Amino acid sequence: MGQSSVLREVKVEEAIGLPLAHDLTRIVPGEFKGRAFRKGHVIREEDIPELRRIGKEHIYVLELGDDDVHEDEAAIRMAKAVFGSNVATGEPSEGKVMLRAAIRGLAAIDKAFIDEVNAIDQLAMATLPSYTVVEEGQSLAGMRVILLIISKAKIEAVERMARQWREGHMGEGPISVKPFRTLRAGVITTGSEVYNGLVEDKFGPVVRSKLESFGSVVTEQRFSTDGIEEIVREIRYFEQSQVDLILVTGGMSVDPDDRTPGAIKQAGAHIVSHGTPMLPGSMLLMAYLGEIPILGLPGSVMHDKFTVFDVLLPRICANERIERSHIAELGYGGLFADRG
Ligand SMILES: Nc1nc2c(c(=O)[nH]1)N[C@H]1C(S)=C(S)[C@@H](COP(=O)(O)OP(=O)(O)OC[C@H]3O[C@@H](n4cnc5c(N)ncnc54)[C@H](O)[C@@H]3O)O[C@H]1N2
Ligand code: MOO
Repeated sequence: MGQSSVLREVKVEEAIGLPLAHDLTRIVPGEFKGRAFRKGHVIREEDIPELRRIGKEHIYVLELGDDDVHEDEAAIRMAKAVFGSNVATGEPSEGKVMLRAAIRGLAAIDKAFIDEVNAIDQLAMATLPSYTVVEEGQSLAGMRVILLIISKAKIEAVERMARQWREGHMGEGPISVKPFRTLRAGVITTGSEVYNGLVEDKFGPVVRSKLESFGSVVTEQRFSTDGIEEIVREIRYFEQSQVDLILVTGGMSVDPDDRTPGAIKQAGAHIVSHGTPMLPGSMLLMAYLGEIPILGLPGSVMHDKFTVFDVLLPRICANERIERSHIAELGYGGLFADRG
C-alpha cells in the first residue's frame, strides 16, 4: 500500500492561490451546461463571486495517493484502452472523455465488452448501440468514473480487458467505425403488373436512393414477370456481371404469384433466412449467391420509410456478413410499425 489520497475541503474565500482538484460545472437550464473552471485553475480573488454563483462554498484540494487515479486520467485511460479504427478521442471535460466517429460509417461496439466494463462499480461507459449509422464527428461513446478519484486497480482491469479483446480481434478496439464500401448493385423488379405497364414502378427509385445514401450505386434495374424461370434468368445475368449485391423486389408474400423466394433458392443461393422478426419488412429474404449478398425485398420496403432493409443495408455496405443469428436478434427492438 502506498500513500493514500487526501481530499481537503477549503472554504472558497480561503482558497485563493490553491489549484482546483477537478473541473467545475455551470448549468443554466435551457441555455448552458459546461465547464466554468478547469481542473488545476489557481483560484484568484476575482473568481470568488462566480464560484458562489455556481453554488460553491467550498472547493476540494487533492493530494492523490499512489493507488488512486484522478477522474480525468481515468477517463483518458479508459478511452485509450477501448478506441478502435476511425475513432477520435477528445480531451477530458468535467471528468468525461468522448469518443467520436472520425468518418461516416457503421458503429461497431461490442455489447458484451461494454456490459463487462459497466459491471465494475463506479465505471461508466455509455455508448450508442452497435450498428448505428454515424456521421463524421458524431458521438459514439462517453466515459467517466463516478467519483473524483478511483482505485488504479479498476482502471487497470479495464485496460487488461481491452488488451485481451484486441488480441482476439487482430488489434482492433472494442469501439470502432466501419467505413461503407461502394457497392455495385443489380435490381430485379418482379411483378407482371409492373412489367406490363399497368402500374408505374415505385420500387426502383426507393432502392436507388437508399443505396446512394451509403455511397453505393444501382448499375442496372431489370424487369421480370412473375415467372420463376424468368426471375432465375435475371439473377444469373447479374451473377455473371459480377455485381456486389443483388436485390429482387416484390413477390415475397403468400400469393401463388409470389415466386421470388423460390427463384432465389432455385438460382442456387444459400438462404440465411426467409423472413425477419421485424415489422415492417418481415417477409424479407436474406441469402448469399456465392459471395454476393442477395435480398428479396417485400412490398413494405417500397411503401414504409423504415424497414428491416434499412437495418441490413448499412451492415452489408460495411462488409458485415449476415448470419442467421444476426437475423434472430432483430426482433427485440425491431418493431417500427409507427415510424411512418
Ligand atoms: N395473407 C397474407 N397477406 C400478406 C402477408 C402475409 O404473410 N399473409 N404479408 C404481407 C406483407 S408483410 C407484405 S410486405 C405484402 C407484400 O408482399 P409482396 O412482396 O409479395 O408484394 P407484391 O405482392 O409483389 O405486391 C404488393 C403490392 O405492391 C405493388 N407493387 C409491387 N411491386 C411494385 C413496384 N415495383 N412498383 C409499384 N408497385 C408495386 C403490387 O402491385 C401490389 O399492389 O403482403 C402482405 N400480405
Ligand atoms: O414484409 Mo411486409 O414486409 O412487413 O410489410
